[in-house]
Amino acid sequence: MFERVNPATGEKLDAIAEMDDAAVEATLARAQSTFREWRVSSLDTRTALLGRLADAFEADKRRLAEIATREMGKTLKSSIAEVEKCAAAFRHYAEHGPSFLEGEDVAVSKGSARTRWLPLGPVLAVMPWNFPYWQVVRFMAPAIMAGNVGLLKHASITQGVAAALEEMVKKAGGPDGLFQNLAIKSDAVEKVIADKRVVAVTLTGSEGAGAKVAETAGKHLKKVVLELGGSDPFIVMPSADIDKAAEQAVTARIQNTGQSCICGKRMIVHADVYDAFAAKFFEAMKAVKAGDPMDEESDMGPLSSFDQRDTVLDQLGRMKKAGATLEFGGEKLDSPGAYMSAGVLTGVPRNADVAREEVFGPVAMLFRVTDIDDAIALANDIPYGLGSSVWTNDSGEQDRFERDIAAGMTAVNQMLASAPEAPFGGVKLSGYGRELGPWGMYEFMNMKTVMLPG
Ligand SMILES: O=CCCC(=O)O
Repeated sequence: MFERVNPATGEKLDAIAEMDDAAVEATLARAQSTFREWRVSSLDTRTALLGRLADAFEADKRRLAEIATREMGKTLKSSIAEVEKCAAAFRHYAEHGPSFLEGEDVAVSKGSARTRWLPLGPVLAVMPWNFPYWQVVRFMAPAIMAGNVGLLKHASITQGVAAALEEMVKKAGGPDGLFQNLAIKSDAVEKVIADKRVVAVTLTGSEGAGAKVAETAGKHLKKVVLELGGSDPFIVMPSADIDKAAEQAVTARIQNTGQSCICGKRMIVHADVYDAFAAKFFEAMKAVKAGDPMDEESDMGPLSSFDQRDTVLDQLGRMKKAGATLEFGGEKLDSPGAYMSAGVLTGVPRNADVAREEVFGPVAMLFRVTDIDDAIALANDIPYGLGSSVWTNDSGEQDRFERDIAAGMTAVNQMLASAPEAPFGGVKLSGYGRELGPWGMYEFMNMKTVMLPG
């Protein structure tokens, strides 16, 4: 059984049954037989289904959002925004999918040639709890458009969302087997990856889970896309709008109770504006209201689980032991839920191992740097390379950051946020491959070369 607990109250939710071997086998068989039909479905059939999915997500957003909020504690308003973003992704692929799938002519010395995009087959998606709809839909929407079929292994704590996703595809008229939830635990994933009917894997999650999945997929020579962790820098230079930077730094850090792979986690501030930034940032972080996620007034809900809160508290303890100062916050709240307050750490020794870890909770590290070289060196001094946000009105500095920050994404004078149209992914231990836009769709397609006589 999947035992689930509402992190806002500590109450047990209904347990959900894990699939047995026979149910997994039936799911894989259905995926294979549906793929035979879906791969030759017309583009109109695919775009019409994506349009209906967008409508269905919009129409049902409140119910869907409540399921997520109950299971993993994010505020209801952010769950609703997440469901709306899913609808936007379905619409993006419905609108642009056909043009993404157009082949290209290729100049060759003899005859002529062109490319043709073809689907690959059933793809397994191993997905996390932090954006339990969005992380799945950004795989699902391009997969449907491509002519692939999807199998979902969702996080243990978001099995209600997993079931709702499968139900929504069926309700929108998707064929049986087009998108199926595999209600299995992590120890059953290896066998699914090894199965000949599964052609590829996409994973969003921790470095450890990514390494395990990549190892198994590698053994069976299957394509993998990995979107792993990050400890994104949020860099503020003297020419920046400091008020705006400080305000956005708070949102960047506390969104989703600090549990986003692209949260701004390390605030790296030039010495000339450090004091001004710190004053505004501290004040706004102290004002962050952690509370009932169903309450419109709450800025953030609890952490996703008591274990997750323990992990963050342990990291804070190790930071302090290494010499950092917890200026305020970062404490358990007096509540039966898994709440903690927003906080800021200063004086984190740059060379401490814990300074290079990803903190998946609402506590920022604040660093002072002397110049742009120092800022870039510190930004890059982590094993991850997912996102980054840089605040400067100097075009030369903007160019340096774009070129020299070792990350998959750099946002200029704004906090980083994903968009259905733009490629999403990282370098270094943040993974490989890209999601979203045409690039995300091509990851799981066969770009066939067609050679023709002159
Ligand atoms: O946890 C990853 C962030 C997902 C997103 O914002 O698209």
